[in-house]
Amino acid sequence: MKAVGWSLENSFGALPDLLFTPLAPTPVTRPTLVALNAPLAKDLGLDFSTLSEQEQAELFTGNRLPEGAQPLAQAYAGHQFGHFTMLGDGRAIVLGEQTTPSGARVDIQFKGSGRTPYSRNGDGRAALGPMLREYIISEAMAALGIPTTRSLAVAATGEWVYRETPEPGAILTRVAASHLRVGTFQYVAMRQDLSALAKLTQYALARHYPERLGDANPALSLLEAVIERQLALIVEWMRVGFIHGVMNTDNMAISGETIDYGPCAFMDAYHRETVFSSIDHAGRYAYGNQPTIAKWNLARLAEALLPLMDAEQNRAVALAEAAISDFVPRYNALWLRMMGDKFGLEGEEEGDAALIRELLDWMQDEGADFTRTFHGLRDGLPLDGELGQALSLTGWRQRWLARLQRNAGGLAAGQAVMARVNPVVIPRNHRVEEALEAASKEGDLGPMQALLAALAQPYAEGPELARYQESPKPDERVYQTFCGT
Ligand SMILES: Nc1ncnc2c1ncn2[C@@H]1O[C@H](COP(=O)(O)OP(=O)(O)OP(=O)(O)O)[C@@H](O)[C@H]1O
Ligand SMILES: [Mg+2]
Repeated sequence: MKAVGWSLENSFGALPDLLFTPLAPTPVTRPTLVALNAPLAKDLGLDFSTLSEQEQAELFTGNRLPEGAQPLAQAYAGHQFGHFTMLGDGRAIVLGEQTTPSGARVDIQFKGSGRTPYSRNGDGRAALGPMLREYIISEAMAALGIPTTRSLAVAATGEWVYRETPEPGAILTRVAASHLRVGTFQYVAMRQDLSALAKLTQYALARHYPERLGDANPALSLLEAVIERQLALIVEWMRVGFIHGVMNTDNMAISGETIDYGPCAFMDAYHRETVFSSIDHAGRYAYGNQPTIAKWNLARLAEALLPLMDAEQNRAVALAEAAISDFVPRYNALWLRMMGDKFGLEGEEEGDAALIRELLDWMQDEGADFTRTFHGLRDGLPLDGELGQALSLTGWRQRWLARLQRNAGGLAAGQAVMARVNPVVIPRNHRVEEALEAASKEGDLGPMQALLAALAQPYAEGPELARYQESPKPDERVYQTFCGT
């Protein structure tokens, strides 16, 4: 294949054998390219313009592997809705790691590329709609400035996959800091291979936390590092109203990136108990539960690492508990700072938390749109419109304005920080579904391209964005999202 700039290596393949199975993607019958992320390709040091469209389609379905690829499927385990299972890439293949021009090492992975030894009863394939969904939402998350895996391309396979109805098959090319999951550690711990666990720990530190490599207790240090990244990540999800939907331990990345955009969604009306996923009947992964679940998942990581932390189990448990015990107060402090920014509050005052909670409670009672309300606060100062009138009734508006005046930089400083952290455009479900419907049912990619363009600058204002800012009308409302796996 003509030079496109691949520099693939596979350091993961040097890890102990139990962690993977070398395996090539299953060829597909009639590949076509559906989406290619040119700016991301550039950031990766890749240029596909030397390839014909057919060659690109062959490349992004795995019919022709890029030079240097050493494909493999990774093994992992996971607690799915609280139940432990041995899993692994049942429909994914890592091709290798690309070193970017800025020196970062990232995995290049196909999702939907055929059966593997970890497929269990699955067909190893993915449908076009869900892969485009992952493309749209992961790219929106990146533009929002939130750590995430990225989407380089989606290619259709020309084959049908059978879900509730036959759907066109597709493969997503995903780019990730790595595909190490909490579940990867659980898998090795379950296999009781201490030497492999130690090697995996060193590998994770080298790849994601090199500054900690010399630490006296590597397993404890890794746990602390992952806790810190996950705290930061969950607070970011809460900032934009993102609901992951399947926070199983196999869907929590050691790198701190958001991974696996299954039935995820952005909340329209603010409500802490919001759930979209069709399979989350008990609301385990509801918006407001995400920090609690993150802590639960991290406790599973801690358990997996225990045998490395100290040969004496009681001492190991004490170390792990100490690392995780202040998760809630740390989260609360980060959440308060994040919310302070959303409300434009400089510094911290005693009454801030109450002021913030009062408005959130009001939003929940009123069914107010999360993104639009903050956008309204941000742009409506001194809030003399409709929103301001409603908030004047409770006296909230007056108290908030008085608090903003106490900012060192006054109202203007508050407004500046609010403009930085309160998005104007998010990938609203009804717009995402509309774009997916056009793409996968009618082959019309126009609505998706327009949506992607709006999502690329989520903090910018502009009259052309109005249709992406609107809350769904009653008949447009999406109540459930499906994995479509
Ligand atoms: N169609 C399928 N065929 C085989 N295995 C599947 C299929 N769909 C999902 N799986 C496997 O089931 C497990 C749970 O699926 P889940 O939806 O969390 O992951 P995923 O979306 O396939 O992948 P990832 O977490 O890498 O984004 C994973 O091990 C996944 O590989
Ligand atoms: Mg998954």
